Amino acid sequence: MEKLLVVDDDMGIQKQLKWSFSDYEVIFADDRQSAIAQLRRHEPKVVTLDLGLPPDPANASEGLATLAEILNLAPQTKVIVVTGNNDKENALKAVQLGAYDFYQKPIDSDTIKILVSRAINLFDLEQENRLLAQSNPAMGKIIGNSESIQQASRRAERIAQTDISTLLLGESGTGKEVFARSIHEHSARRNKPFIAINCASIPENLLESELFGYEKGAFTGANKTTPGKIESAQGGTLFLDEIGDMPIGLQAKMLRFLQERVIERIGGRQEIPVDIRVICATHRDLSAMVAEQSFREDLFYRVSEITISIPPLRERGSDVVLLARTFLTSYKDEYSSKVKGFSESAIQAMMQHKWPGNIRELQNKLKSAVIMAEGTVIQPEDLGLSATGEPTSMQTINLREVREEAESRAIRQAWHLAEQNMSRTAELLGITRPTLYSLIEKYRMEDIKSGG
Ligand SMILES: Nc1ncnc2c1ncn2[C@@H]1O[C@H](COP(=O)(O)OP(=O)(O)OP(=O)(O)O)[C@@H](O)[C@H]1O
Repeated sequence: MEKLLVVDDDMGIQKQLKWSFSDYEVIFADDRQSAIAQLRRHEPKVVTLDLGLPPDPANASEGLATLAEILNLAPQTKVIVVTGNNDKENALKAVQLGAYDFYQKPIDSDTIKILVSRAINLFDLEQENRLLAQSNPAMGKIIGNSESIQQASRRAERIAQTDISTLLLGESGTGKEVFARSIHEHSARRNKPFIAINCASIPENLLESELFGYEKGAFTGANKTTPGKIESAQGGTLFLDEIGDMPIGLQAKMLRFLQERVIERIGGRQEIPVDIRVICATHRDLSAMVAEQSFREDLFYRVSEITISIPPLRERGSDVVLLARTFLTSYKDEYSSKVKGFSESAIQAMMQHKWPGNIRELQNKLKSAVIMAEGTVIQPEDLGLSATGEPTSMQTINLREVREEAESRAIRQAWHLAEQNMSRTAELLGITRPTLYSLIEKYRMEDIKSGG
């Protein structure tokens, strides 16, 4: 049975919650001290906490102090703060402090039950993620639990022990280099070099000498014989990133190297045998490039004996949250930040964002959020995202604001239409005069109150 700790000194509310949560083990506490004692004893996943606690029930200070103590002691606990009506300010303060969510009195059993069960789900998910992050996945540093990434990892694991030429396909920032390194580290070549070269980032005229090296005097400026990246990878793995950007002229030379496993340095006459494994990667559609003759067909078949497609982040389900938490842990130490986690709306926003820059974009957004966040909990705005999650009780408040705005607009419109006649205004709005007056009071429509 799930445990729920209710921190509230109101006997009526205790009773109501005991009744609403009949399928939970409900534990009660009526002040800070007993709340902490019960938290230590029962370690509940979720706590509902009334901010107005004794000795100062009219003020939220004791409640906020209790919240801070709970989160200090058990930061993974989901605390739902219960506030008095219209105490949005303290509710937001509590969320800033790290509360999972807030809820305004009077308590509605159905709503609070939904909130608590969602909090438990989130707690379970986070716990599972923590365990997964701690466990050592088969492909080392490849973090991800989604079926698509697991499938790609399994494929990589199977070919790691072979020397088969592998082509990694995936958008920019999806982790192609991470996969290539992982394959190397799981191969018999792991104690030999892993050399990566990005064909797109090196000017065309330099790429050949980077890859194949050159003899002294081969060209102006070649002052000493220099081995290329291919030779430096001897015995190990050569990772050719963005192979689709390799100039067509150089492709013939690459093909020869891949077929015959020998190279010649620029200006050299000696054939140098090389024993290396080659992994290539690209974000381009190589078969389309073959069709339009900007990539050699024979080279394409040579580098793609096996292809592994690395899925974009948006197709990896809740992996984004797992990755975000992992990066958060390392960045908060790196930048000595006090940030502890993500608000639920930040999690929703991350799940819904399309991540065109994939994991690299996630890393960049998180770095800036860790540095810039004002509270201890990262909000969607800290990540530069908009909150577009499912309705939560925070959004119920927004909905209330929208309703209030619409109501005051309708009152004003009717009042103009009725030429400032109050009885007629009430009639147009389908409400009684006293209701109209109380709404005018509520929305502080001073001009209408004073007759225009
Ligand atoms: N599954 C993963 N788990 C943890 N970190 C990852 C994972 N995939 C990628 N990363 C991290 O994301 C960043 C981008 O990864 P990587 O450079 O491998 O992507 P890429 O696809 O090679 O990008 P590009 O095509 O732009 O070169 C790196 O900092 C890498 O450490």
